[in-house]
Amino acid sequence: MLIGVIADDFTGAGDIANTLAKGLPGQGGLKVSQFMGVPGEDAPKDIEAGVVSLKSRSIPAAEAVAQSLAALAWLQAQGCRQIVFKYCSTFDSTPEGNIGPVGEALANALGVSGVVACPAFPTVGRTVHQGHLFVHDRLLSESGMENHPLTPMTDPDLRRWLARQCQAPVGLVAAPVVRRGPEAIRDALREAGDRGEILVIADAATDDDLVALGEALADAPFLTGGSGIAIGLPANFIAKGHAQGRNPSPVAIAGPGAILAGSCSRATLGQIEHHAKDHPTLAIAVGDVMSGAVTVATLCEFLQGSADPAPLVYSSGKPEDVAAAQAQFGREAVAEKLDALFAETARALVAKGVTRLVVAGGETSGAVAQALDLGALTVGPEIDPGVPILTGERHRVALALKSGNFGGPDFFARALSALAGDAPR
Ligand SMILES: Nc1ncnc2c1ncn2[C@@H]1O[C@H](COP(=O)(O)OP(=O)(O)OP(=O)(O)O)[C@@H](O)[C@H]1O
Ligand SMILES: O=C(O)[C@@H](O)C(=O)CO
Repeated sequence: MLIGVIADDFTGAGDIANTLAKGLPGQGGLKVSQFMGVPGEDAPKDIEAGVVSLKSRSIPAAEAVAQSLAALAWLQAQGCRQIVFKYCSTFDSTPEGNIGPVGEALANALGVSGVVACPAFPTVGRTVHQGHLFVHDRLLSESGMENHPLTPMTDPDLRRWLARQCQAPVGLVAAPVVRRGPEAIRDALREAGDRGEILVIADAATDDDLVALGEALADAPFLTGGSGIAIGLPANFIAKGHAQGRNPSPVAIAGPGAILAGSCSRATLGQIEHHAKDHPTLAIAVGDVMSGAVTVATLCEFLQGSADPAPLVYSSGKPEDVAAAQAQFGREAVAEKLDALFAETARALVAKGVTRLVVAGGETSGAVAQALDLGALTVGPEIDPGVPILTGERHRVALALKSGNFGGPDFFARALSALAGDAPR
């Protein structure tokens, strides 16, 4: 294994697995597997990049650190030459963590400083300018992310936000340095490390900036960021002759499908509205879940009782509905109940013969993927930017695990078709 990734949620893990599997146009990528948590056994020897999917974004910082260090130890035991800590392109975290504590703990364990921190993913509109994160033409804190149910992002200044989570000072490599190219970037990171800065925000507004960062980081033992930071990494290993460059194998899994959405992100809300025009959808009221009026049986009955090939159930609500539910029942209690409901529903569906599942939301996908116990996931072709087709090694199931804000308006129906083998767009 050449590259080892520690991802703080399941859809984020799929996102970076997709980037590493794709590589740069014309060069191909790596053979990638996505693991559910830290595996108990060694990975197959032919895997070139391994992505350990944790569910550590919204748990207490000390637990996130412990899980990430365990993932690091396993990846090192697989022979990885480079470690990446993958977090969200919208920098999802709270003033307590977990990007800072995990990033610093991994850097300390690896004995490095001046480590790049770059959430940019320009293909989906996430860019970093003078250390400030934008989502398309809006500052992060005005992008809708300020209403996120678990990690409301109320400050677009990444240095300031990250400094609240870190022990060491946080640095910046701004665009003018990034544009001077790999050598200037390396020098700037070295100088930042000499000043005692462990994590260093890097500006990036285009894929070219990310490729320059990737080239600069060819020999870096550790880097952190969104999936964009990995764009240039396969090319480094291909150039050194450690990998040949390959394209993900096609996937076609027949059988019934279903869509589960627990994400309250703007893109998901739009996708639900779009999907509801042509397909049966069931809205799950949080109060009914908390009281036990809506159960796994309710959802399975709806999903399996439908003749439509793409039925959808969703808990997703607008920010005011989410706030009201959280005020009434408590944020964690709601998330726990909904995660468990989706996880058990997915398990029941697969037991009843469902072979294709589309899931919206990182936490929701994490709960579902863990419940399905699929073993290592093979990373297939991309459906939409950041969302690959995943297939389980233990059961014949194909998954599309969609980050909340990813995917076009027609994502749900298109993703289910892609899992059945219809060529992704
Ligand atoms: N109607 C609702 N009211 C309150 N909380 C909800 C509601 N529906 C879902 N949730 C909770 O909101 C959280 C949504 O997080 P999730 O990570 O699944 O989606 P997301 O944040 O949009 O996705 P991503 O992390 O990939 O951006 C989950 O914990 C879910 O249980
Ligand atoms: O980086 C992103 O935006 C996604 O991969 C993600 O982590 C959202 O959960």
